[in-house]
Amino acid sequence: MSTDNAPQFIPKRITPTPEQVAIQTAQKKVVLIDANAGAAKTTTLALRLAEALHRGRAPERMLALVFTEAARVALRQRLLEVGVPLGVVKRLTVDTFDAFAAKVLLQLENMQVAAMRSDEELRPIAWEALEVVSEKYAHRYPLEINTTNGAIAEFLKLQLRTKARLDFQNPDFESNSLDDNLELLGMSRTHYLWLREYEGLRGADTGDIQFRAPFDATYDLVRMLDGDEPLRQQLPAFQIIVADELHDLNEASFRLLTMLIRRGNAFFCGAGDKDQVIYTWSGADHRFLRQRFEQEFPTLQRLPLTASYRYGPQLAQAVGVLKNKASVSALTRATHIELLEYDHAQPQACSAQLIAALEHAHAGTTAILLRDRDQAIRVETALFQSGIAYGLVDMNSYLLSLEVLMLRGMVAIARKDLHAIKSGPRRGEILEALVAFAEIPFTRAELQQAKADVANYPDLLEGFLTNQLAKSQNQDKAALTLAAVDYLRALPPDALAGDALQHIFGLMQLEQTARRIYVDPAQARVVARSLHGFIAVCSEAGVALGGFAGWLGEMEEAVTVSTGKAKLVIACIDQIKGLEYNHVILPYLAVDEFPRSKTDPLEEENRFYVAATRARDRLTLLTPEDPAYRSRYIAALQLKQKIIASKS
Ligand SMILES: Nc1ncnc2c1ncn2[C@@H]1O[C@H](COP(=O)(O)OP(=O)(O)OP(=O)(O)O)[C@@H](O)[C@H]1O
Repeated sequence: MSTDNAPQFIPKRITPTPEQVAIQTAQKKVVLIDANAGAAKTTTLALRLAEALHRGRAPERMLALVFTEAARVALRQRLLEVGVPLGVVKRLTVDTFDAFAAKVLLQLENMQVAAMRSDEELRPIAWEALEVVSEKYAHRYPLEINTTNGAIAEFLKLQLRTKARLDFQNPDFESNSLDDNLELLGMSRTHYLWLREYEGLRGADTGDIQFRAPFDATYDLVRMLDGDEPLRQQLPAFQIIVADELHDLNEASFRLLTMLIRRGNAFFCGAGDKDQVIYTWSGADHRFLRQRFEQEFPTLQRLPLTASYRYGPQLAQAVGVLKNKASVSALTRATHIELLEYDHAQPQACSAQLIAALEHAHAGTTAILLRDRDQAIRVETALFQSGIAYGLVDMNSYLLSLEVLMLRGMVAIARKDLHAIKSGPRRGEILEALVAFAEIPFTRAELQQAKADVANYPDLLEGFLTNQLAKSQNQDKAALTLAAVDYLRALPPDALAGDALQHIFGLMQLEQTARRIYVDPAQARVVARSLHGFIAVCSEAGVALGGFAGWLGEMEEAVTVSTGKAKLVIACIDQIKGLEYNHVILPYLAVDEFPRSKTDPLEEENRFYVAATRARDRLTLLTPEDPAYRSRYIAALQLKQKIIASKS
């Protein structure tokens, strides 16, 4: 950057504070910002890029790295807001670490590697690796061979964390005894051997990579570059690098970042907030922000952003109390906090209060932020019943969740009315859901063919399912599914759908099925909650089997608002880091809803902090009136009595 320290870029819409200007024009090579939510970190990174652009740097020589898609969207949004033209924003590289690493690998390796995104896709490979472990080592060591989904989920998390932390790259690793290494890694012998075999199957030992799961691109790239100076010279050389959400840094991303900074001798500016760490399972650790940068770049400069520009003093104080830290607002306007209570014993009471809260809605955007997707069922239903349009951020409507599509498919088969679902691709998705829940072991190619067939010829569905089930190796499961179809078929059209679905929930043992098909037990619990919620909504609506498909079809048509344009959105908290809305509504702040059981308490509290700090003008908290059922975060905010009284 130029030695002239006056800012040359004057943004639109805002007047930068002296703190922001200091960062925008900082002369130090490495600048770090550790600041609260809403303190303008992303905006200031955008100002820094804009300043460099204004001083004639080419957009192609600039790189912006983040950890999540939402953070990527937020940074692009802030760039546009401060006045960088869209054409220029498009020429900048704004990527997640992993997507960026995958692009670099594509250049270096010159070949596409299969991407595996879900635990369900990785499960067969984990099984295979464990089988090899058993064959090779069972006669030498006592091993714990456990192939349940819980064990696989734990293994998949462990492998991700071990790789993200680059634990295998410890200098002593090769010379150490196995026992020493186990102690170093803090894992059992079985997990260690399992991980080695799994990485062997992935091709990580030979470099002939067979597939990449989330985060593997970063890991593979860093291993490839570590200790290979000539190869590092092939990294793109950026002059200006910024990185947002630095609290999500882990060892592998940190090393990639430092290599990139060194490669281009770049100016670097990064920002984060230690209280927004919600990905510890991926090795995220705020110590990178706090200590590691200093060790790596001793002359770095830390610059402050002291106050929130998103929310007013009242909310700043409440979240400061929650997180036990200094938290102030620079705004004179208030962010109104309202606490609305509902009767915990009434299933519809929370969503009814939510609709009431929307009646006071004012101009601007509103987000209903959920702890997890099962909470969408009642929210979406209430919005639909009230004729309120909404969009969804990075999630599907609950009507399109696998478990609800499966129930729709079961009813369609029994009533022979799949053709009533007009969209061909949707019919294909229903078939896929049935295949998953009936546990039919299809290959990917077989599934694609079957989906295409049923999309074009809906009447094939019934014959298809019965044929497949007749051939199934798991005859017990097949018999249960067929019994459920028979049961539904025998019911008259005016039978209540809720009662019928409740019965087949038991017949098909859907809760146990969810635990078998979802690798992550937390996911299986969400699916079970979702099924219970959907069946309850069907019961309350009093819908009959004959009208079931039409009822859902109508609702599906209503979810047509494209999310980009929607003024009211529903999103899960994990998907909206970095974003903000005029009005934020947090429903279901109840015991076991938020925090959820079996979660890390600190991470869960951080999640609540992220959610509450998305609000600009108004934050609505929906909580049971009986204090015994309230989420503990309500008390932790130490709201003033007059806010609580505002429910009237
Ligand atoms: N100088 C300013 N004057 C007024 N508003 C500002 C100023 N700088 C930033 N803002 C506004 O403050 C809000 C929060 O900014 P931003 O999203 O950059 O914060 P953040 O620290 O990145 O938040 P988070 O930690 O939640 O990602 C935005 O609406 C932004 O437009």
